[in-house]
Amino acid sequence: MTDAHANSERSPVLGCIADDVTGATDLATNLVQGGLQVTQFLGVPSQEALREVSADAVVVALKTRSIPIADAIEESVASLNAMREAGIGRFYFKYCSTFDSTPQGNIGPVAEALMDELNVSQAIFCPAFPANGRTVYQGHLFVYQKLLNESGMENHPLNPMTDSNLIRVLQQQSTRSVGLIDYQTIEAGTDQIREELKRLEQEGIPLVITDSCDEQHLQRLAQVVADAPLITGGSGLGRYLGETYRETGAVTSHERTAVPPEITGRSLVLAGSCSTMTNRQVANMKEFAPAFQIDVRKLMNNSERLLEEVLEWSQAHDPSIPLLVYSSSPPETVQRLQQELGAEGVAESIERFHASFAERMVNEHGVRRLILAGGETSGAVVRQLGISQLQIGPAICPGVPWTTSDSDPPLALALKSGNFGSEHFFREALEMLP
Ligand SMILES: Nc1ncnc2c1ncn2[C@@H]1O[C@H](COP(=O)(O)OP(=O)(O)OP(=O)(O)O)[C@@H](O)[C@H]1O
Ligand SMILES: O=C(O)[C@@H](O)C(=O)CO
Repeated sequence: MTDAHANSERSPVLGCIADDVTGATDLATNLVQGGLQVTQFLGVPSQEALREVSADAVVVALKTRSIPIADAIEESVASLNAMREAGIGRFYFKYCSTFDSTPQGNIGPVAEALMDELNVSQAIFCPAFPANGRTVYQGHLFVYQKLLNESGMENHPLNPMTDSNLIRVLQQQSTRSVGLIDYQTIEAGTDQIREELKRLEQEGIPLVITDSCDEQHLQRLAQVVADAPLITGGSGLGRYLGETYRETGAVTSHERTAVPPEITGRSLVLAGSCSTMTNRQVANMKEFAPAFQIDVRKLMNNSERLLEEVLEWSQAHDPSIPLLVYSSSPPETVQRLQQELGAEGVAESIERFHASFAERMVNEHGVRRLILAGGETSGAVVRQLGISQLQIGPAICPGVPWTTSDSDPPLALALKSGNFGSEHFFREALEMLP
């Protein structure tokens, strides 16, 4: 036990920095499924908060995916340094399994800044998450059977992904050279992966995309990189760090079973993601629950009036019935609204609206169970609710757990990444609660 953790039963061996809040809970649930205890912070934690942590891993959720590069670097490095000061020595930079970014995007610059800070000469980039259909083959990212740029991600409202070649995408964002550990090497085994990483390093290639098509590939990669000072990737790799840490003795604690939050009260689903799957989930929930669609033009015209309208609507329903409020729309509608009203302004105003509505429903109307769809949407809402810490509960589907907030009153929160979950996700999530 280090001095920094004199108050806690166990000191974290891994510090994670996630570029959005749904991504953070995604990584946290994968780490938990791999047998680690995890504490998740929202925003850069204080030393005092870090000293209180009794967990094997800490996950810091930021909202840096789509902000200016300099700000994303500053917050990510601040998170890294806070965790280093608290005695943590290994780090994981978590970004989206669909590598959400633009050519000026933040993944490359943030990863390079973290490498500089930690003085590391090489880092892997492993976005694969096969449990959710994200695989990488010969450097190309697939979403199930489709290439990334034909998967619907080419229509993303903030980070349209128009190139599935990750070597090209990462190279455009980075100053260092990008290489590949290919499928054949991953198939060959851990020794070959280690040798290839060494060879690439000798050739002056510090940024390495890793092919990964299945769980065994991720397990092998985890064995190779578990002790590295810096890993970068989606959440899939996180699933296998626990077993490697236990094999090497880095973690010796007992595993605990994650239990659903025992929180009763009104249930609300807020959907701001416009992903293909969230649109289907919204359509599905409309079949069994009252639903209110946010009219974006009305919102841009007078958000206060719309807020009162939706509050009034929600009050007209029996509090025992879950409600759905959504801005999710198909790509054609999103494009039209963006052209008409300006993409950034629309996105921000909608996020603010979701956040204000959630705050009023929690503070004034008894909502205690909240399901949020979309990373940016969730980030805006949890920030407004002043939540700073989450305990990770059981998984609803791969990458989405129930969590319990540290707020007063505590909330049962499910933060769903846009494309995750089945069509029945909202019903499945609600049915897990007591
Ligand atoms: N009808 C709409 N028109 C235009 N933009 C919208 C609309 N509804 C929501 N948005 C904006 O689109 C963005 C959706 O991003 P968000 O991160 O919430 O979802 P996502 O990217 O699908 O999820 P994830 O990042 O978890 O994969 C938000 O900024 C949101 O405000
Ligand atoms: O990795 C993913 O796909 C998700 O955790 C995510 O980051 C979506 O915002």
